[in-house]
Amino acid sequence: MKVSAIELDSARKVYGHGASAMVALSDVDLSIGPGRFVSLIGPSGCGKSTLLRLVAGLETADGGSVRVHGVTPDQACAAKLIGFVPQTPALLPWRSVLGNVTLPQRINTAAARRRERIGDLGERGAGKAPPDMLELLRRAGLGEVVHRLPAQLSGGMQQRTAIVRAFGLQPDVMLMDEPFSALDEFTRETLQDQLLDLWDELKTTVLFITHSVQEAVRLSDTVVVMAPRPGRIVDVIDIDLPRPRNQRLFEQSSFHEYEDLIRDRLHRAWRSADAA
Ligand SMILES: Nc1ncnc2c1ncn2[C@@H]1O[C@H](COP(=O)(O)OP(=O)(O)OP(=O)(O)O)[C@@H](O)[C@H]1O
Repeated sequence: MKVSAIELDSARKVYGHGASAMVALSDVDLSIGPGRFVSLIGPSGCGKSTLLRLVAGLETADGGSVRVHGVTPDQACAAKLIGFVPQTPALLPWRSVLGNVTLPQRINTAAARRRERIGDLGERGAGKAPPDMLELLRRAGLGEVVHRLPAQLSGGMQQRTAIVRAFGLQPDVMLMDEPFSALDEFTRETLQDQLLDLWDELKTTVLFITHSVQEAVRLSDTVVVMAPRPGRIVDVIDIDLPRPRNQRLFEQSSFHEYEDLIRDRLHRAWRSADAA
């Protein structure tokens, strides 16, 4: 049996104690197969970031279990299976674009050994050759700025650099917390194109948080809708649209039908939050 890339079984997270306890996640079950692109969407406070942080090993579940390729998040991090792209790019200000993306690429041998011990990594396998970072930067539209410092880049270019850096490590699981939310619509759509290209080539499993219904439908194989109080999954919707999903997708009625369906489920999630 193939092991899921990400598996949550009755995962529970509570912040605080006693009367002030807040159930951020209540009995969350989620299974994501290797290579899938899955988005989390839902009202503010429904536990999207908490779920991502549990998978990243930045928080520990208070109940249930969380597994990444069959091992704990801590073990997965030690074997460098997990990449993380936050909302705002954390680049080293004194290193060039090229310096920033090549620095973490030197995976140490201990991590490589730990990877090899983790049995089922799908067809991607262990001991992969590192990608050509200059080529990845060029493909992300950064070929002209590889020697610039982060302060000399636009916000979109900085985020692109952070994404190339994260993919350059060839993690098996990429966690992305609203990576495009601070960008204008045009830059956002361009970065979506580039993200889909990288994902398609590197076959990484992606778990992506967004507040944009359009972005979720365009990018995802599956959209997971969450509701708050307590934070939980209320819908799992497979997006059965052909790939590659370029800008022409926006002209298709089936694309807008998915948008309408997810908006409807989100409204229900909001109403259930108001009633709670
Ligand atoms: N460290 C913490 N201590 C206490 N409460 C927390 C902590 N982190 C999150 N929470 C609470 O847990 C709930 C879920 O928060 P979380 O950030 O996961 O939601 P979210 O869906 O990502 O929200 P948003 O869309 O606004 O980013 C919220 O009520 C939040 O206030």
